[in-house]
Amino acid sequence: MNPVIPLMLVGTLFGFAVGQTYISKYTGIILANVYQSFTTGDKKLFYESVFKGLGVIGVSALFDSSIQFIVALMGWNWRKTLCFYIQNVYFKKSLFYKIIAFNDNIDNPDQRITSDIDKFTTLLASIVSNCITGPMVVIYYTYLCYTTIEWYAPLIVYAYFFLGYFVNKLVISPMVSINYLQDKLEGDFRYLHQRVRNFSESIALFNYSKNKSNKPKRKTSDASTTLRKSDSVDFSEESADESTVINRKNRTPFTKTGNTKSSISEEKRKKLEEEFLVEERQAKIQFESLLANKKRVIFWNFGLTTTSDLFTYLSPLVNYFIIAMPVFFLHTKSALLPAEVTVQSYNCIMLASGFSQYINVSTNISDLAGFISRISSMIEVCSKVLNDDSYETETSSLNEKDGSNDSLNQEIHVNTTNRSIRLNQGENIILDDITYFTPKGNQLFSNITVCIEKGKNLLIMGPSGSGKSSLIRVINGLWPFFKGRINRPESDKIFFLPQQPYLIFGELEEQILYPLSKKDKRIPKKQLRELFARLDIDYLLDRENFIKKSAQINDLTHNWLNSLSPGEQQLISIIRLLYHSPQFALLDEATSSIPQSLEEKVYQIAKELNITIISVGHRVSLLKHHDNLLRFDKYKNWFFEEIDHNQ
Ligand SMILES: Nc1ncnc2c1ncn2[C@@H]1O[C@H](COP(=O)(O)OP(=O)(O)OP(=O)(O)O)[C@@H](O)[C@H]1O
Repeated sequence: MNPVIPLMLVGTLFGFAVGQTYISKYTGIILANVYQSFTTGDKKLFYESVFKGLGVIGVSALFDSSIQFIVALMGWNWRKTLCFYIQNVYFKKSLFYKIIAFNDNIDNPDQRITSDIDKFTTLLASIVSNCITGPMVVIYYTYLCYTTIEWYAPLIVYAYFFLGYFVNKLVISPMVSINYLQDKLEGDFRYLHQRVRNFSESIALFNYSKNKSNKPKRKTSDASTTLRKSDSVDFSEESADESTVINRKNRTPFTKTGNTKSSISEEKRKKLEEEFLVEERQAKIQFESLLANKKRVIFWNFGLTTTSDLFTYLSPLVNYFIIAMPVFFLHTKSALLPAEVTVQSYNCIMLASGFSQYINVSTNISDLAGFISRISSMIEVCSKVLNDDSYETETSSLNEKDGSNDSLNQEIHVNTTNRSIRLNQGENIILDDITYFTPKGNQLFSNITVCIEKGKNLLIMGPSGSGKSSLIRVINGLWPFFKGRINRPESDKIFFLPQQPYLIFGELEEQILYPLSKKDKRIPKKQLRELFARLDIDYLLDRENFIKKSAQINDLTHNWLNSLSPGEQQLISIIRLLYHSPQFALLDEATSSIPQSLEEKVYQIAKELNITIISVGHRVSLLKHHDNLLRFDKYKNWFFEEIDHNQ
């Protein structure tokens, strides 16, 4: 991080704060002159004061807006630094996956990066600004109060401020944990709705069938089963909104927010369970918890703002008390001139305002503490996971310059004495005595020893949840394994296709280039069409061209891909594999949504391209495309056998 820009910003802010503090003194003097002109009837003094006032107030306003501008820039700059820092770590060594798969301490990492950092840096910048301008005002007006009144004037203002500070502190302490919880609940609530958006079609389809089965039997006329007009209207109403009409009946309005605890009452939960769709119910339960905690935040905030406002509003009375001291209590003066009162009062008010900036800071500290806790725990977990060897299966790549035989099977990284990964030049993948677990520590399989030679496809079959995909994750390096040795080519020689295809934001060409991008490489139009034509989906290129030409929407290339069928999506990711032609490909049920005829074609093309495939699948039709079978059973036994194609 380059510290020059933040330091320059803080320096500029300091300069503006000095300017603003200094010029503010003249506002008091000008006010005093205006009052004097009233009491003496001096018209010239009046005009002179108003004219000077215009200049002073104009410059003051400029200083004020400049300070706000610098504060906004500081927030922007800190956000940039912090966000890039966390992003750099987050995307390193697939940490985003590891945090979600292996760590339960970080809820909603996306919210922490996208929203919490922004709020934190904005708030921090305004607090820093208050901390710079506050002391300046306090020091300067302590001096002015002392010179224009007496030594006791600043002392009384100081005592008043410390009283306010301690009262506020009592209220702030419990607010930190409440604010922290609120941020978490907001993130969970947003995530829930995000899931509804992502799975909107599945949810709608499920609820359509649910409502159909729940739908009350319609009355039919005794005489005939033909529908009367009123029946048909009734029917259309029931089916019009498949997910809500039935549930809207007897719906309880959610206007009450329940108790102030973060969870909702059992009675309400039961009611929700009876009346609403699963997603609607979950969203409402989540929202109820959020509202309950928000109510606590509002109540505590009320206490905090009441005490801080009370101290702010009472400060003029304290000032008048200070000014009255020599006349009514100390009897050192018989009376004060109006201009004298104006200047003294103004100086006391400014001193109090310097302190009230601290009180404002203290009201923001509880919010700030919540953000600090969420962001720092994210950074802490990121660096812990990043530096933890137990998550690590690969730390460096093979030295390609060294082509000696020794380097072919060079031991790259040894995490513990009993497990290691070796990288080779691509001749095979060997699993030697591998024992692996789920991230939650449940053992999957022990002592697997398998050699996947180049050119000999391997099929992994077994019951659902037995650990087939997990083995792919272990080979890939996503999951650590407990014991054994893996000897495999470097990551760029192995390609992975998951069951759920991953399409990026971008054009079809970019889908195929991924994980490369257009900046790295381009695919000639002819080659792209040939690739798509081989798997009979070249019509997608035409569709994309049509959408591009008609330019119906700005981000057309992103949106229309979401509406592709699962089969089309799988075919696009298969084309990606064929285009990249790696030495090995790990296909995790990656052809499950395409017809068998196309599946056959895929394996045939892969053979032509010398891609050795390790497939995970359930279809018996897959057997004919593979040479070996790794079979899992539900008793955690594994069997490695050669597939006899003559049977
Ligand atoms: N991130 C995770 N944390 C904890 N457990 C997990 C995680 N991912 C998978 N598991 C568990 O590990 C076990 C093996 O999962 P895996 O995905 O390997 O099954 P599979 O054999 O590929 O199943 P399927 O045929 O249904 O795809 C399952 O019990 C699963 O619930």
